[in-house]
Amino acid sequence: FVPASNLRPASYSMALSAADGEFDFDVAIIGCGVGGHGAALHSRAQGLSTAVFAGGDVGGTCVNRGCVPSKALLAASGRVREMRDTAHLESLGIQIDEDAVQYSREGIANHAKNLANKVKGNLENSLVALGCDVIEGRGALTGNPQEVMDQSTGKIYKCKDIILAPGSVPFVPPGVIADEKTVYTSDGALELQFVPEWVAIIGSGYIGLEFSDVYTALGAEVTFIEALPNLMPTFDREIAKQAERLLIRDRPIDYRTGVFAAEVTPGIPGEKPVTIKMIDAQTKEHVETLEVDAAMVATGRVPNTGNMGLEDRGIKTNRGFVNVNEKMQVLSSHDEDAEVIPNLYCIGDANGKMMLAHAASAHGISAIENICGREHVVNHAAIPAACFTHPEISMVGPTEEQAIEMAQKEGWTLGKSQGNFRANSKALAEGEGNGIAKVLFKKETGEVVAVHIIGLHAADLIQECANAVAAGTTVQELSMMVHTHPTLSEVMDEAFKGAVGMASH
Ligand SMILES: Cc1cc2nc3c(=O)[nH]c(=O)nc-3n(C[C@H](O)[C@H](O)[C@H](O)COP(=O)(O)OP(=O)(O)OC[C@H]3O[C@@H](n4cnc5c(N)ncnc54)[C@H](O)[C@@H]3O)c2cc1C
Ligand SMILES: NC(=O)c1ccc[n+]([C@@H]2O[C@H](COP(=O)([O-])OP(=O)(O)OC[C@H]3O[C@@H](n4cnc5c(N)ncnc54)[C@H](O)[C@@H]3O)[C@@H](O)[C@H]2O)c1
Repeated sequence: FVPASNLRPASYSMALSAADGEFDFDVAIIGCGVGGHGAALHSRAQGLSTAVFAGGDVGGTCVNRGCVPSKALLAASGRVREMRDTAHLESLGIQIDEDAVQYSREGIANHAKNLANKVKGNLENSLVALGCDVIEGRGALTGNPQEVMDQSTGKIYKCKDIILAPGSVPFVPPGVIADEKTVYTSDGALELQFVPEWVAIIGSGYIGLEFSDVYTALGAEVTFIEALPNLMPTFDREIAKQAERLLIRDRPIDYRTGVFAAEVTPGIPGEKPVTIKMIDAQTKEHVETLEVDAAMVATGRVPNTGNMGLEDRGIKTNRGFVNVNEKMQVLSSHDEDAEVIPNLYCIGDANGKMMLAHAASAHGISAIENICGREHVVNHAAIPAACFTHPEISMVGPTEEQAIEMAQKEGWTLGKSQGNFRANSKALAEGEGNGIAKVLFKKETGEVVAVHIIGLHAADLIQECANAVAAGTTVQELSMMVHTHPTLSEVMDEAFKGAVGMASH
């Protein structure tokens, strides 16, 4: 352990640091999800004395109710799907009796719970090992600058810089009663209290799609209810169409689009069904009432910024989102004349820039860089995302539809090239030849604008592309880089070479 004062960067204002006793901490972070944790680790690495107000929830959404347990459910249920796919196994020369593959619901639920607890423990240990002060209570701003109050004790701490990292919570639309038993958000779904025979999933975004993968693998039937005219409305259209073919059509899934779930009433398992009244998204007229065993509400998330003193500091939010500038500094409102609130930053889901775990963590590191006086801006255009279905979907940059608009507005020509899993030896060896990877680039410069992939391990394949976007690597350069044979990365090699008119082997 190195004393904070020995590590502080030269650019950090020593005159006003906690080392002089003027402040209790150099940096206080409110919220200990992945955003707060990332900020805390980087803060300590810079030698800043650091406190994290954890509100009794170290790890936050990602670790306890998000990425980590959901990926555990996807891993276990994916294995069940794979082992029950006798036709696929037979094509590899393996015989298995489908009925021999059984799972224990509790076993899978425990796998998710145990993993979340383990990762949470690791996070806690890393904070302590690095000399962070973890304060159990919830933190709130007071009316005075550079102050945080521990809401459980009322104690006020003077802190040179404050980072808000309170994250988000599930959005439950009006008219929907979520009892977290038969009508549940992802918070309840991750506990896998039962596997319903028929579950309606309201919303076909990331959460809805990942859970449809889990449920159908475990034997449930799914009905999607989506307010917009298409399923997976935020995805690239071509990829969404492929996803419909690979993840929806061949599975026991049906769907309604262009309808709102306007009234959802919980049931009693085995006794009373859940009822879902749907209205047309345009006319608002009642179109259908469904009776199902369970309903999952996956209709987005809202910032968790209530009851933390924002109003006392004169901060106006927009539906709870805190406005920040590129340096993650809090702005007083979303209006044009909004002013920077000094020494106050907001990172992660709560600022609404990008609701992803790695984005939250990147925000945290960036905020600390700026606190240290090294100007830093996160390049959101280079942050990848992935949906961990089987097969996976991944992306970096805008959809093709958005890229076409950008090209028209900014005056460049959009190039497009595609790699295919069906032409890839590794994918074929696995019997997983479905999927495509498309690269969108600027024809004039060869710069990569976006990449969208659906196919085996797409979530891993996107990283090379995200790095290319971040570094401004051109398709000409990428086409000359050597990819390992035989690997899935050659799907990207094919797309990069295709972009410059080269054939891949
Ligand atoms: C089911 C699901 C699956 C997901 N899967 C992925 C995935 O695979 N990949 C991915 O990148 N993202 C995924 N996400 C999104 C990811 O979880 C979030 O983007 C990420 O957790 C945001 O981090 P954060 O630190 O901003 O907020 P959070 O993780 O929400 O953490 C905020 C923390 O602050 C605490 N808090 C709030 N107010 C206070 C206060 N006043 N004082 C003290 N503490 C407070 C909260 O209790 C919480 O612990 C998933 C989300 C869900 C729901
Ligand atoms: N793998 C990942 O990275 C991952 C996984 C899960 C969640 N997340 C993050 O969590 C956030 C929340 O995910 P999500 O899937 O809940 O949100 P989302 O915004 O991706 O999708 C919500 C969907 O619900 C629909 N909808 C909203 N209200 C409706 C209603 N009343 N009736 C019918 N449909 C309705 C919307 O049109 C939209 O398609 C996302 O921003 C995502 O970034 C990421």
